[in-house]
Parts: sequence; structure tokens; C-alpha cells
Amino acid sequence: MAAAVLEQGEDAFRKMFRLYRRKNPPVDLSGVLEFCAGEPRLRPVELSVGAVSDQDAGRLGLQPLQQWSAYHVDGYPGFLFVVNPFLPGWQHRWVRQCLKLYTQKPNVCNLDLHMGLEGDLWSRSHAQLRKKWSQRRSEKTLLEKLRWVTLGFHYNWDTKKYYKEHHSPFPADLAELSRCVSLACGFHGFKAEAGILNYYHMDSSLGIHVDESELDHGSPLLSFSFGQSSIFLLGGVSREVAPTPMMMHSGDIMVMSGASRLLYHAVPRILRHPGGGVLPPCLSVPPSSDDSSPLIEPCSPSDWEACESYLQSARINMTVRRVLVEGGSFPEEGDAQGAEVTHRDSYHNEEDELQGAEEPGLPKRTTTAAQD
Ligand SMILES: O=C(O)CCC(=O)C(=O)O
Ligand SMILES: [Fe+2]
Repeated sequence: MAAAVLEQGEDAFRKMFRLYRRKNPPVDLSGVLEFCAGEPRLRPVELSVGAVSDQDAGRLGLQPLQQWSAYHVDGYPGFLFVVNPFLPGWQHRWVRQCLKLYTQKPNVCNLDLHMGLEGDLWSRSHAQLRKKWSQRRSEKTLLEKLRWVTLGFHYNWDTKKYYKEHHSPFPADLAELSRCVSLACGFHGFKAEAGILNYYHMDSSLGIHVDESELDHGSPLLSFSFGQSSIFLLGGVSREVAPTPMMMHSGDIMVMSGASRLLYHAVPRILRHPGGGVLPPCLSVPPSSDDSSPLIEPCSPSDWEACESYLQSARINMTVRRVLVEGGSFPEEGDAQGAEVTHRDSYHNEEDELQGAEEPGLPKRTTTAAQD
């Protein structure tokens, strides 16, 4: 009875979410939008080619802007999609930052309450990750239990707010990457003030939501994806609007701005990248050893071994947001009390949680397919 009521009340977004989450029978992917020339729903974006020099792009691991392919999607004004603009061998550095550096204190992550004092996630996981699959214990490393990291103003998953007091310095390299990408897309004055990094495994999904907690909705939200592919659903201002399924691959960048900034969206499914290899071709080349960038140091071959092993069944997504409007401040109410973090969130869903894959005592997350 309860299930029947739920079915009847199911909105168009949730129906689509459940469709693309389905494993059996396999879902038909032919309706998923791929970002390639010739696709009738896409319009090329005119990038601000002069806004970022080739040299500034290069030191972030980005190709000269003339070589980027960027698209608008019909029906979604303000939504931009840049097809992997990274130089060969440079995505590796951003992946290494996501696993080795951004996971360190004072940044906040879902495992904080269980970390104790003996070292960070990377130092406690990388040797195990580097062992060949066959030699590895079946127990997951801490990095494989990581679900999210927050940067800058730390998003509070309980209150769905940011707080003035709960802040740590935003990583300078990621702030610069965000500044350059936003400039290239025609946005001046973007400030990276908060980041949410999502770590997905092959059974993970991210529930239906709108990113509305930032006080500045006039600035774009930037999203960077690495590793395995995923289906991204982009909907409307109501969940009654059926979303458009889009394919995201390693290196792709999305910008949600203007009328698209506050649209419902979700990630129902992680998929192995097409083409058969363990990693997509852009990550199958060795990490670039060019050490001329003052912003982001090369990824060593041994660090890459651990990252490569991790990414065989994972996707990482970084979203970067501006929180405050220019000259603005946080509202007075309840600042300090809200800054307490319980690390519970209802967005990251995982099928294997039902089978006890998490350590006893880790904070529970809901396992429903989609949340409001
Ligand atoms: O993983 C993604 O592509 C989406 C992430 C997202 O929507 C978020 O962090 O708010
Ligand atoms: Fe989001």
C-alpha cells in the first residue's frame, strides 16, 4: 500500500532517476546526451579566448582556449559544458590533489569522526591501494570509504547552510583553476569560496537536489569530473519537469549559471567509461612530468599508481561555489551553534551500504534512491 502511494506520487524527475539507476534489465543509454559535434540539441559556446593566456591555462594543465569544445544545451540557458579541456597527463595532478591533499586537515570529510590521530587518509591508504588487486585484502581502504570533502566555507549537511566561523583556507590551485574556467566562460569576478568534493564508487548515486544554500546565486557553480563516467540528470525548477540525461566523462567541466543555476539535478549512475580499458584513454597516459608550473606540482609515478588503482572503480567530482555576494556577509542568526558538524548527509547513496560495507559506527546515511 505504502509503495503504491509512493509510485502514484512519483514525480517526473524521480521516475527518470529510478530508470537510469536500474541495473536489470540494463537500461537503454541511447537517449543520453553525448557532448559531440553534430548533436542537434547542442550549440557551440563562444569562449572569451583572450581572457586567459595560453601560459596561464597551461600552468593549470588546461589546453589553450582556442582548442576547447564547449556547448550550450537547447532549453537550458546558462548551462555550459566544456568537453575535457585538460592537457594530456595533467588530470592526474588534480586527481592526486583530490585524494592526497584536499583530504587533509583542516578540510572536513565524512570520515572525520572515525579518523583518530594516526595520520591522514592518504598515508593510511596509498600503500594498500598500490598493491596489485590480487594481493589486496578485501577490506576497503579509508580512501575507498571516503564519500565527501568540503573546502573553504564548509557545507553543513544537517542545516544545509554555510557559516562564517566554519571556514578553512580554500586551496589556491583549485581557486585559480576555477577563476580561469569562469573567465573563459565569460564570468568575471568569480571567487572560489566553497567546494564540495564527491567520491563515487560504481554503486554510488547522488540524490535529486538544487544547490541553493549559497547566498550568491548570481555566480556560476563549476563542476569538474575525473575517473569513471556518469549520467547526470538536469531538470527544471520543479521536480515535475522531466530531466535531460547527459553523459559526463573524465575531464569534463560543467558550469551552471543564470537560469540554470537553481535547477534540480542528480547523478543516478556511475558507468565504466566506454572503450573497454580500465581507465579512460586520457588517464591511461603517464602523468606529465613537466615541473614548470608554479601552481600544481607533478604527480609522481608512485602516487599515480595509488590514484590509478583507486580510479579503476571510482569517479571524483569537485564543485566550486561562491557563497557570499560581493560585499555581503552571513546573516546573524545562530552562527556558532550551526557550525557544529555531524557529518550526516542524505545525498550520497550507496547500494552496498545495505550489505554492511561500512565500518560499524560510521555515521548512517539514508539508502533511498533519491532525496528531496
Ligand atoms: O557529481 C556530480 O556531477 C554532481 C555533484 C553535485 O551536484 C553537487 O556536488 O552538488
Ligand atoms: Fe549539485
